[in-house]
Amino acid sequence: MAFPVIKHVRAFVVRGGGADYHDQGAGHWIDDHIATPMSRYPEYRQSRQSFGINVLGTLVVEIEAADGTIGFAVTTGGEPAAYIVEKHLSRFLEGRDPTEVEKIWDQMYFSTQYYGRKGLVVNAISGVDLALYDLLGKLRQEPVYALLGGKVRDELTFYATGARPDLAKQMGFIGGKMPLHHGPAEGEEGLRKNIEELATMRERVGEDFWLMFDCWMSLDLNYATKLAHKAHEYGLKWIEEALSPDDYWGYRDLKKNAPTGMLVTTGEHEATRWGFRMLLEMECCDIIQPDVGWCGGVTELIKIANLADSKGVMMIPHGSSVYSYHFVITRHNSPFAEFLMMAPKADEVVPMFHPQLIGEPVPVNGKLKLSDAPGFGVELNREVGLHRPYAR
Ligand SMILES: C[C@H](O)[C@H](O)[C@@H](O)[C@@H](O)C(=O)O
Ligand SMILES: [Mg+2]
Repeated sequence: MAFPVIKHVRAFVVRGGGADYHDQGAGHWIDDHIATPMSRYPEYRQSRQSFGINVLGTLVVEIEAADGTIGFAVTTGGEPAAYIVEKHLSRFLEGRDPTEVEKIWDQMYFSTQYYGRKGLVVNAISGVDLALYDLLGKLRQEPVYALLGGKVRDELTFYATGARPDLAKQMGFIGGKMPLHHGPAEGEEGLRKNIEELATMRERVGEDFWLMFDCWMSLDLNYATKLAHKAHEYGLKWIEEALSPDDYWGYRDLKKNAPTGMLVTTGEHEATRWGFRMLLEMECCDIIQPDVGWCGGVTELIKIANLADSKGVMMIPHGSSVYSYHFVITRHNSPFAEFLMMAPKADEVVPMFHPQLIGEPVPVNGKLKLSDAPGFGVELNREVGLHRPYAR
């Protein structure tokens, strides 16, 4: 079966929520005194936007085939990622057969290795790779999960990330992941407040509902170990991304010293098979959490997921809407998925990448059955103010 060649690769930027989901208005739970590595500076403690968590904005990648079929994807990256897509990565796609995903990925990665390897460059590569899978699904008239080997279960099951795990329980989610609000710079008082918040939520949700802390890289090993042991009294299921993504040694020790039965998780800011090989071989965590829009895309996540599977480690992607759903439903070592509560008070289910994806599915009663629509099953909302800064 011959496929039409790739004619155009286009990169757009968009502001205001969507794939750069931290780019929200004032008063949103996701920007309310959440502990980060910048919390050591009091002026950057109240708001993550104050230090620039939303500085990039959304990258939209569009790939058009010679027959006019268009695949697209959204991720975090904004203008700098758009520059990399248009000025560097596009040369490995335009004029090429869209089925050559492995060769295209290899050329994108190794041509940028001298300035990439992780972070923004791999976000850009991920966006291109996701758009390519969307295009392939549309050309083959198959959903992406069919390209990945098909479903291993009928529906997805979700935990919710947000400020209100008590409401998440009422909505049917299997657990609630809370942002950690206080880091080491706020001392014992901050630690006490963290535990009080957990105790309050445990009281509201009862004994069996999963509760987790998301620490967003904000802690040191000693604080994380103390937090884990104090939180164990309230049945914390996992402590997430407690340390710097580069501190493999700290994660190794945290996992060794964590209370029996508590899971240590990380990975959303890790990238490529090599980064996750380090996490797995150093036994840094019980669950890896790559973001498919940041770790290298579907082509790389296949390799990462198989590494984890071979070691009996769960791979639960960081919340990335349909882009992770199509992957999770095809993997036995991905038994559930994350749903990020993007309503400002975390009190209702709204599409995670709203308003960018038309037809974006959301969990109902904590569950979701994916449609068999081609590609990732969504269309780009062209009313969101697409800007193409490096048009060629
Ligand atoms: C809630 C966390 O602080 C982050 O905002 C969240 O995006 C990420 O860490 C997650 O795991 O969802
Ligand atoms: Mg996280």
